[in-house]
Amino acid sequence: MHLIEAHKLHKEFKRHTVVNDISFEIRKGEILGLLGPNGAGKSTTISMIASLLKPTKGEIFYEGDSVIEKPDTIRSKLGYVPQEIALYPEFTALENLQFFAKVYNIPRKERKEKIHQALEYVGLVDRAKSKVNEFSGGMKRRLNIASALIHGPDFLIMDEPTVGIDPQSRNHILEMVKELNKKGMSVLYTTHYMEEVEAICDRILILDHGHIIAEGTKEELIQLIQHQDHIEMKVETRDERFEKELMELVAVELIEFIEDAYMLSVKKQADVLPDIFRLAKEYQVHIYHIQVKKPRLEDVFLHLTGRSLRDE
Ligand SMILES: Nc1ncnc2c1ncn2[C@@H]1O[C@H](COP(=O)(O)OP(=O)(O)OP(=O)(O)O)[C@@H](O)[C@H]1O
Repeated sequence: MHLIEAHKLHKEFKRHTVVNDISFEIRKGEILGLLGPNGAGKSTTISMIASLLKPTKGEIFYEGDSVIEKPDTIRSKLGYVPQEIALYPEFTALENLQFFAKVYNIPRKERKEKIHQALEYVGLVDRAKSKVNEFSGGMKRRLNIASALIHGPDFLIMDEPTVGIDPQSRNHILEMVKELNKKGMSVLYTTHYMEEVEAICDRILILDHGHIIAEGTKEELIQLIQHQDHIEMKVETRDERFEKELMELVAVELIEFIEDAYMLSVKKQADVLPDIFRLAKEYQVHIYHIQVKKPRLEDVFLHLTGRSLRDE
């Protein structure tokens, strides 16, 4: 039996399908990454798992118990970190956690220790007495996570916990998730940052338009595109005619333009570089850096959907 088993989970809002008959499991002790662009259905899926939203159809089991019929079973074991910050800005970090400790009915004599432990996890012990409205966005996010850990959950769901925060807080959160996982916490981690799932997740589900379009370990997913090479080509200016001609080349399967570079997926070991340079000369596109890259998860998403995650 897995920690979570979701069978044909389906959610419609006013007849608009947002999650479309998806089935998956979350295994005990793993960090499962739920990856997808904005609007893919990630928040809706995790809200159903957390028993905050009823599916239109389908079933979810937590350790064998129906989450729909017995929501309390999962609620007492779950730490849920929503996207929005849910804290009292006029209170100190400590006062906020004292409030959550009461909400979770943590016995008075255990509160001090549990609060200290949660602050330690998120690296805010020395800011316990500061008011939340003096915190940076990243520190607020970390305190938000602390409030979800205070009752000692076995299973943590995090909804895009690193959106819009500084790199230091981001690293802290990623390290913390790994640390909690080592101590036995199962984690469902949603994000649209490919680098994050690559860094911390044991397995990955890729969600797009309410469908699971791929599932597996990072290595298994990369296997899906082993028949391709990936070329990154930095140019001074983007040129539509050049792009069109590149797409016409037999060996070229996909082209994306990200920031200042073309990312090309080409048939493995195709001798495509001479054609690229010929076209660049013809259209006077200045290529100042070109590199053949190892396939990454980003390329898997591109291969499966024809789009980049970042474009959404
Ligand atoms: N309560 C609601 N009523 C109507 N439509 C909704 C509701 N909640 C979500 N949606 C729609 O469902 C789709 C999926 O939303 P969801 O928030 O699950 O996606 P997401 O993958 O979490 O995206 P994001 O990264 O932007 O949070 C979106 O088109 C959204 O507008």
